Amino acid sequence: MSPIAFLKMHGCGNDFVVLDARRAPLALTPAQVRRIADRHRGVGCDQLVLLEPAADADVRLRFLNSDGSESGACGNGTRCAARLLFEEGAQGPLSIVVGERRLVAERLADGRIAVAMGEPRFDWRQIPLAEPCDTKALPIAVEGLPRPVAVSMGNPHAVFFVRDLASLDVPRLGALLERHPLFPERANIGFAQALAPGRFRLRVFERGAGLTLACGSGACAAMVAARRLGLAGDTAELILDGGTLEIRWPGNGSVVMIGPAAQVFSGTLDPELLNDGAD
Ligand SMILES: N[C@H](CCC[C@H](N)C(=O)O)C(=O)O
Repeated sequence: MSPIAFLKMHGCGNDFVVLDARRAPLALTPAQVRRIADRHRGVGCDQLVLLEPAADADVRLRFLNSDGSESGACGNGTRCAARLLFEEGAQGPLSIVVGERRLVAERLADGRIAVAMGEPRFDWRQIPLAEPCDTKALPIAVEGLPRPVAVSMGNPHAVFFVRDLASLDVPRLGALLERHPLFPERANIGFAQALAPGRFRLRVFERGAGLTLACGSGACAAMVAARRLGLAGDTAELILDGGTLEIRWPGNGSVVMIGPAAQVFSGTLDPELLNDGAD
C-alpha cells in the first residue's frame, strides 16, 4: 500500500485526521482506525473524517471514532471537511451527505463555518433507546444528577443539566453512562450548566472517544434539549473546553451550528502504520 496523505484539522480542539477517499476508495479496519488515532503510536485524533464521492452532493462524509466505531454525525468534523472544500475553491452552499442526512454548509464573512445539521429526533426509537421512555427525562438516576434529556442529531446524546459543572468528575461519570443499558448503541454524554440566558457551559464525554475538548453534535443536542425544557430560546452560545459554538434552532427544522474550523498540518501515513498487527 502506498503512503496515504492526510490532513490534521480541529474544530474548537476536537481534532481529526482527515482522509480524502474521493478519488480512490479507502477501507480501514477498526484496528487500523485505532492505530491512526493513537496519540503515541499513530498520528493521534478524536475521530477520523473520510471524504467520499457523492452522486448528488458535493461530498459524502464518514466519521470513525478513535475506538474504531462509526458515528452518524460529527459537527466539528463536518465544519472541517467543509472548510477543506471551500479552500479547494468550492462556492457555498455545500451539500454534504452523512448517513441518511443531507447537511448544508456555508462559510460566513467572519471565517466561521455554518452547518445546517438536520432535524433533531426525540422519539425513543430514533435516539435509539432500549425501551419506551419520555426522552425529556430519562429514567437514569446517577449520584443526585437530574434526569437527562435524550436527543439524536444522527447520533445518540444524553444531556444532563447541572448546577455546578466544575464539581463533576466528567470522565468518571461519562464512562459509566456511555454504556448504560438504556443505550443499545451507547451514547454521547453531555453535562451542561446554564450561565446566563442563552449561554451554557458544556462538556461532553463522547461515545467512542471519551472526554473531548468540544463536540459539535453534542452542542446541538444540548441546545435543543435546553429549548425543550424551556431553558433556551432560538439561539444559544455553547462554551466548551476548546471554544465556543453558536447554535440556532427555532423549535422546528434543521439545527444550525456555527463555529471555527482550523487546518493544522498535512502528512502521509506510513504503510507500516496500517499493517494489521496488535493494537
Ligand atoms: N463520538 C460521536 C461522534 C463524534 C461527534 C463529535 N466529535 C462532534 O463534533 O459532533 C459519536 O460516536 O456519536
